[in-house]
Amino acid sequence: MAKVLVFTEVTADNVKSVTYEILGKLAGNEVDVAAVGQVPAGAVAELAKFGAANIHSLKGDNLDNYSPEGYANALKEFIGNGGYDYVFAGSTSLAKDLFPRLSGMFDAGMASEVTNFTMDGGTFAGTRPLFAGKCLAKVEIEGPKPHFVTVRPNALGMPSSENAAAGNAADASVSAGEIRAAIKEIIKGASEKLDLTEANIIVSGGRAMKEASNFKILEDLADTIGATVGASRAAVDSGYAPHAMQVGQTGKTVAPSLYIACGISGAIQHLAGMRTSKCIVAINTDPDAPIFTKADYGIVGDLFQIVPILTEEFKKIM
Ligand SMILES: Cc1cc2nc3c(=O)[nH]c(=O)nc-3n(C[C@H](O)[C@H](O)[C@H](O)COP(=O)(O)OP(=O)(O)OC[C@H]3O[C@@H](n4cnc5c(N)ncnc54)[C@H](O)[C@@H]3O)c2cc1C
Repeated sequence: MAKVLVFTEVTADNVKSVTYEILGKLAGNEVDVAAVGQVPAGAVAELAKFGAANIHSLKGDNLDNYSPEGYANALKEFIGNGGYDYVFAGSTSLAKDLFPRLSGMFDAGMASEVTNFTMDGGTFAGTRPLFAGKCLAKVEIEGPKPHFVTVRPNALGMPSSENAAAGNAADASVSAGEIRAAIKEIIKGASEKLDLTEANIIVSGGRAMKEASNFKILEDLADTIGATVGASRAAVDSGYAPHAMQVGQTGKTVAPSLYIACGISGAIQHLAGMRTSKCIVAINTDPDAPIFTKADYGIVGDLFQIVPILTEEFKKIM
């Protein structure tokens, strides 16, 4: 059995859902959860249900907004006092920035963006896609502990059963230390309802969207089915969508339950970012488009006709 800390990020009334995915895989270990800021009361109960023994809200001056140095200093102090073997987090934009810095501070090993892992005998072994998802590497970590691990959101899935633990909630005082570079403001992309990496359903548009205003039909479908809108790099480079919406090798890596690719050819660099989606639906006028080789369901047709029909049909049943 290992002693594990799961770092999470708080939202208005919950914590990042990947936290629950990680807790599910850590059943059988001694697991605490920590967030910078106040963990909402509702989330405390949920975290306890899925195995969190202690839930720590870390508080201190200059920690209201994320800053790489402030968060790293605060967590270093807290983790150092906790005697943890492993520190996990979802591979969110924030953790991708924070965890390498933290593991460097501890001079400890890190496995980033694993899509699965085991904890046999309290020892971590993970799986990580490499070379745009063309192969899977087995990852083990050696050297001084704690070891750091980030997990791709939506890759593990929500735990199928509960594993209740004490769920003691407590505040801990931490220090942000010296902050030389502070983030003044975080502006959410206007079209992003939920960060793409966390979305359960994604509707993406490619070069075939022809212009930015045409993304409205994808947004209508997304609103109907509770999806987030993404884009290919060709759509982003053409100015139809902001880079925050780009899926792929040089964009975001996503693993939703459902990925609907509209007018996207299926280039290897796009597939690299979405091939681990549970169900892929492709709409394309070209029956030989490579995306169909990866799609679970394919519709050969004009997206400008198909997408509005899908929206209308979903409206009838949702
Ligand atoms: C180093 C590097 C990194 C890259 N990173 C990324 C990345 O992160 N993400 C990414 O997406 N790409 C990336 N690319 C670019 C990638 O190689 C492709 O160029 C890009 O994915 C193509 O985007 P697309 O499928 O939208 O456009 P296209 O390849 O032009 O495909 C458009 C598709 O739309 C179909 N179509 C046309 N009209 C309609 C219609 N009316 N209805 C339905 N279908 C229609 C066509 O048949 C075609 O299949 C990268 C490339 C390089 C070299």
